[in-house]
Amino acid sequence: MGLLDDLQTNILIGDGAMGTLLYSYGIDRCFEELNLSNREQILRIHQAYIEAGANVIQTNTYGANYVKLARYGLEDEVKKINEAAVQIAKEAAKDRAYILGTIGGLRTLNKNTLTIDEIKRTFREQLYALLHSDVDGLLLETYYDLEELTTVLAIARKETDKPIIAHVSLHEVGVLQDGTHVSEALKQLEALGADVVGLNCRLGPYHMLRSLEEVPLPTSAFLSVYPNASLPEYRDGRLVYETNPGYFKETALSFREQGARLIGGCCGTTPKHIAAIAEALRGLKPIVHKQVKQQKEAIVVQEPPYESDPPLHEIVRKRRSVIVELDPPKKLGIQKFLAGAKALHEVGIDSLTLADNSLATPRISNVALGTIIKEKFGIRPLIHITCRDRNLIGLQSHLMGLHTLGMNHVLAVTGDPSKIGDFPGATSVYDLSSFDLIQLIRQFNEGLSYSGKPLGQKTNFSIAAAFNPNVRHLDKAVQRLEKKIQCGAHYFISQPLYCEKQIEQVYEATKHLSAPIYIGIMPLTSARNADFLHHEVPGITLSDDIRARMAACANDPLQSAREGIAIAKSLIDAAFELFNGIYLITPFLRYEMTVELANYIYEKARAERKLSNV
Ligand SMILES: Cc1cc2nc3c(=O)[nH]c(=O)nc-3n(C[C@H](O)[C@H](O)[C@H](O)COP(=O)(O)OP(=O)(O)OC[C@H]3O[C@@H](n4cnc5c(N)ncnc54)[C@H](O)[C@@H]3O)c2cc1C
Ligand code: MET
Ligand SMILES: [Zn+2]
Repeated sequence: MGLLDDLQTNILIGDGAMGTLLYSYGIDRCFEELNLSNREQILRIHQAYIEAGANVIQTNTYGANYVKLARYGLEDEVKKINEAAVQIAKEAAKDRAYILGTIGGLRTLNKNTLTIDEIKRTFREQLYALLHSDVDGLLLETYYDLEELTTVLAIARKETDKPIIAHVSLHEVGVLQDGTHVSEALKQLEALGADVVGLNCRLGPYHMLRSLEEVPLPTSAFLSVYPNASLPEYRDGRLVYETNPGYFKETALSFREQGARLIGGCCGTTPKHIAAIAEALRGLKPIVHKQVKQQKEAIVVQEPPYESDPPLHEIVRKRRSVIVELDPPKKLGIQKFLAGAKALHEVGIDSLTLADNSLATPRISNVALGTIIKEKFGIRPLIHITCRDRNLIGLQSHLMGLHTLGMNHVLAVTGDPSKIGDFPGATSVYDLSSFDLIQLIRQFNEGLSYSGKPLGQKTNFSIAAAFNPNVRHLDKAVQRLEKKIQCGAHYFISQPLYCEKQIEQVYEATKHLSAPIYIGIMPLTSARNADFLHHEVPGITLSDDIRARMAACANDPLQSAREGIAIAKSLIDAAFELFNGIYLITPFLRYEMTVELANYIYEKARAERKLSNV
């Protein structure tokens, strides 16, 4: 009898964890390589699961693919490792258990870590190695990303008639990380030809049961479930799971009631857990009807709080607008910063933009300073948010905090990497790219968290994104802007430009875009400053004329500042012709320079209005 015939009438018991079991023995290396160097160990684990009652075991090949093996320099061993795994599983099974060739998912939270093409290539290689070794079926497991799983499942289905079991891993009860409901995901897998569809990993039995309650019995497939032993705990630097085989006995019965026909275990489970499941289900047949719990009614999401002021992206479409960056200080003490904020506010700028640890160097929190200047002066703060310092939890909490403080203007950037800053050893998180962060904020504006869970209220963020025109191929940078607009960016703020001609080129290359741009202008402060930007900041090129002008006032700080301002004014003249928005960057907290430049722009704007009224 084959696996699928067996499942027609019986509940089958799967095996439990391989990785966490090896880890609990103190092994902390490439688990799949053990198929070659320590086959006895893997054999013993398979045998222990079969003796515990598993009818279906999986090969030790969860991460035996090009991408994961390459981390150990084993990328050329894909075929050998997979073939050895199947041989070990066969030796253990001796026809007492079906053997599934396991292929694990690769994408976690950040889709950008691997393209679909890379996924297809690495999947195919492992798939052929397993099929070639004649497994009884395939287990595609631990897929957080539905796009990845549907892609690889379609490939596998084309290549083999053998049973395919396809498992998603849930982000939280009932939903995948992109917000898709579990029943919708399993329906898609069934439609693509999976013979068994289900869940594994990440959640323990309790949350998996809550998830399965909302899943109807598949019509042309069977249902499977491989829960983790529990939620993990971080103890003495290691992830550990509760040892609770007795509890698994009870939950196995509940899984059967939810319609599962293949029941095993994932991380933290051991042969004892499998023995408990086998004992609980001995002699029991699968259920054939199920009462499905209604999915919760969609919660009514409150509209965002009313805003009397229009957001910057609307302002800059309609009229001249100046925003100014004033960096939070690197040292404690904010007198000078506050004096600058006040002076700039008095000139009438539309917003003060506050960088997020720019150049990867710690500065006073921009939210703290934003709160103070908003309350003290009524300034509209624009908070830069990088993906470098906060993981997906931190970013979402940060956004909720900003919303709560009524700070609705944000600039979503990747962030300069830690290694260029004062703490080069610090981790650069990058759970999200700038594109993902923009999308996340847009989703917040729809009232949904990253996983699609209702936030109870829509946020009202006006989303700025960064534009770096100082690149060799401006067309590529513009393509990034187009993508950022698709992700939800409302407008752009550019890096500083130092050449009138470049401003024109930028205008020509971006005039088709639907989102307005604030053009960056930063006054030079000295010849040294000019040389540094020209020679050391990638992409920034100063014209010979500008460098010569700064060099001419080399050592005189006052004269240099005057010249820096004069140059900035001519750049402003060029930008003013073509763009409504100017973004002034205050160098080294020297706000008197940006105050003067903001005044200059407003005078030009007044003159322009007068002229148009004549
Ligand atoms: C207005 C503004 C404010 C900023 N504020 C901060 C801040 O507060 N804190 C901070 O740490 N950093 C800040 N930065 C720096 C920013 O994080 C990096 O310069 C960033 O790489 C560019 O913006 P982004 O993150 O949106 O880049 P993305 O467009 O997401 O680009 C990310 C990476 O992709 C690559 N890339 C970009 N364009 C191209 C291209 N045309 N071709 C090929 N590859 C490309 C680059 O390697 C780049 O680093 C700011 C930048 C700007 C323009
Ligand atoms: C990370 S999910 C678990 C994968 C595999 N089934 C193992 O137990 O090692
Ligand atoms: Zn797992």
